[in-house]
Amino acid sequence: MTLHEPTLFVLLLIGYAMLGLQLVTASRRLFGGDALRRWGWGNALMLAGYLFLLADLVTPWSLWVVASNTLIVLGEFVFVAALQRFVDERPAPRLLTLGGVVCALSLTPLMLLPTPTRMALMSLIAAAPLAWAGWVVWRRRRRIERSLWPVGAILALAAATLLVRCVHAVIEPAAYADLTQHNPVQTLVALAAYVALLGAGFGFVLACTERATRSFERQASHDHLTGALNRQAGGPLLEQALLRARRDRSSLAFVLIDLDRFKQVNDEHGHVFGDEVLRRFAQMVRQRLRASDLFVRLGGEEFALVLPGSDAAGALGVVDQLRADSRALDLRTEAGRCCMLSFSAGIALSAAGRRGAEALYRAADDALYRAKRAGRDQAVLAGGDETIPA
Ligand SMILES: Nc1nc2c(ncn2[C@@H]2O[C@H](COP(=O)(O)OP(=O)(O)OP(=O)(O)O)[C@@H](O)[C@H]2O)c(=O)[nH]1
Repeated sequence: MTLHEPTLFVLLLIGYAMLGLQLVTASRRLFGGDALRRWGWGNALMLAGYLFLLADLVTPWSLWVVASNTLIVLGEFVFVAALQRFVDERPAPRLLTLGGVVCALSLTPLMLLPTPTRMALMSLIAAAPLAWAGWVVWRRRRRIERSLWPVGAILALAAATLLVRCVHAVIEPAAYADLTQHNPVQTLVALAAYVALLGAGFGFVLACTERATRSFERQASHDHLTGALNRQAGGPLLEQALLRARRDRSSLAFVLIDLDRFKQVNDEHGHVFGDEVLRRFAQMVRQRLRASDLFVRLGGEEFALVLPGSDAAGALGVVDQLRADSRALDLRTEAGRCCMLSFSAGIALSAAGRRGAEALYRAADDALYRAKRAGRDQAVLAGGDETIPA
């Protein structure tokens, strides 16, 4: 099979046009639409660049070459900026914008150089943003959507192909004296551009979908105000933790936490401040817990902790720490008024997972009730008379 370069080129143009059109039109309704729109703009710039290249075939003129390569390089930088913004979830670094402008501007003086030297340098410039994209994905590979892995790999591969052309132009300049002549490395670059367009473009769209799915899953299982698990998600996870405790013959502690006199906080400082208190409290709890612990918002100002592998001393220790952390929270209203936060807790234990979820809840609830009755700001251990008073 031989590759017909003009056909490949036309396919490339159609590909950019179709993908760009779909991204720009669909991005309004899609989650991550902002990132997709930016990717779409990168597509549009690349498409314009390739169209100018086509004009150069009809009426050879260095202006077309400069315009097309500038647009292609700018398009690449727009892609990479969109990718980096998506990965880091903040605007791309200034260095990238600066790099884009410098690379695009440096193309014009290259026109004064002989074609092989120009091709070598242009290849280097075009490879730079693609290699950067590969590095951005590699750097965050453990945290990002899996669909981005092939995107990074494909863009890095395209960068490698451009580097091959750079080396080829240096060691075999004659092959670049007349660019209308067949050159297998040029065909390879065109193929790499095509693969990068399709592979990276669709991979990026899939990554947006993956992120949307993750976000919906999180919304379904987490409380939006505090970020804690919600009751629906907490129940099955408690059952699983109990099963594990049964299998490992380990102890599990279940703690019910209820903020003290929270109605007063709302009444005195307003509901918005009350929300802020709940958020800060939840943040503080999360910082203290282990990765295997569960933190659930049962509703209002009531929370539950599931502490696998914790016995009475361990659970009392955690609650004691949390009570100290709550007292240390610097909660101030907009007017600068200080608000002290305390909570009461009821602790129930399941030795070797023998006590089921319902029994645990009832025991912890009863202990919590006793803590409130005893004056609040303390923890009560169910089945014992251990309390941690203020
Ligand atoms: N700001 C805010 N307040 C909430 C939220 N959910 C529940 N509340 C408030 O939490 C308060 C709970 O009040 P109560 O059940 O009387 O309990 P309390 O004032 O904490 O008193 P004790 O539990 O007996 O110490 C109510 O005023 C609810 O309106 C929320 O999401 N945000």
